[in-house]
Amino acid sequence: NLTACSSKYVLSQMHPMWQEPLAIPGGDRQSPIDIVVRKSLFDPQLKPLVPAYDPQTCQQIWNNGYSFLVEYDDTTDKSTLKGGPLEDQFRLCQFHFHWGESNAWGSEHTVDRKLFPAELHIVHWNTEKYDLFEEAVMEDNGLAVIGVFLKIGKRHEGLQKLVDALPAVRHKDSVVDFERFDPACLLPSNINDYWTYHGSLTTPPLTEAVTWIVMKQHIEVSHDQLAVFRSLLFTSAEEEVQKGMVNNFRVQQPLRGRTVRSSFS
Ligand SMILES: COc1ccc(C)cc1NC(=O)Nc1ccc2c(c1)[B-](O)(O)OC2
Ligand SMILES: [Zn+2]
Repeated sequence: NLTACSSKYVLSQMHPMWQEPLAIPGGDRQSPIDIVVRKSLFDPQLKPLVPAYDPQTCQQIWNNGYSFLVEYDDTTDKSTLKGGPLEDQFRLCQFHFHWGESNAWGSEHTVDRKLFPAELHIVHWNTEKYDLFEEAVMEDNGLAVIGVFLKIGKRHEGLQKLVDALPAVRHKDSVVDFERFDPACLLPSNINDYWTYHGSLTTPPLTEAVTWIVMKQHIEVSHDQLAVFRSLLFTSAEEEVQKGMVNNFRVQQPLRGRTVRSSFS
């Protein structure tokens, strides 16, 4: 495990993929953050999370130049998330990952400064308050994102179908059909233990629209599976200089007095 100081050193050695804008509108609810476990507040009113995904809504994988997105048909309520800290019903629209060039770092959130090699984000938008994802992205309480940490260990059988499809979306702007993938297979066995707080997108437009739900339990993927993530490119096929898609995470943001609640004591 990297201790706080070495991880700071390690962080200073890394080159996040895009230049941080100087000032963000508002800017007191930015993500990601370090989750300080002993400062999180157990909230007994937090309910169990209820993901209900229909794998038939899975449509495609898209390399958008930041990550690869597995996108779902979000024109109906076939794949939803409710419960947990959420008052409304949210609709699944995509999931993607963030990772490092080495297994020593790559996650966006940290737990007591502990870095993970990668982090999964499962993105949902509030269909009770908004009509389109594009709207919800810009508004308070517009998105609910489940964050899951990845650790290097045994091969993740459910992930392999996705890993096998990645060479087809090596370059930015490439898209490939992808069907019947159930994101629930990427959730840890225990989804009742999580931290939740109000934050933002970690890539532009950095809007403060997100209720984050970060799982306490990680999932395991093999070294070789994560190596395939690193074979993707930030750059499109036409560009002369190809850049490997690694370190596609944002640096930690100040807590600004926010409380992180936990669903477990
Ligand atoms: C250029 O980017 C856009 C252009 C137009 C629209 C409508 C949306 C976006 N961006 C977007 O959705 N980002 C985004 C959405 C959800 C999440 C994240 C980023 B994350 O923080 O990584 O995890 C959860
Ligand atoms: Zn993300």
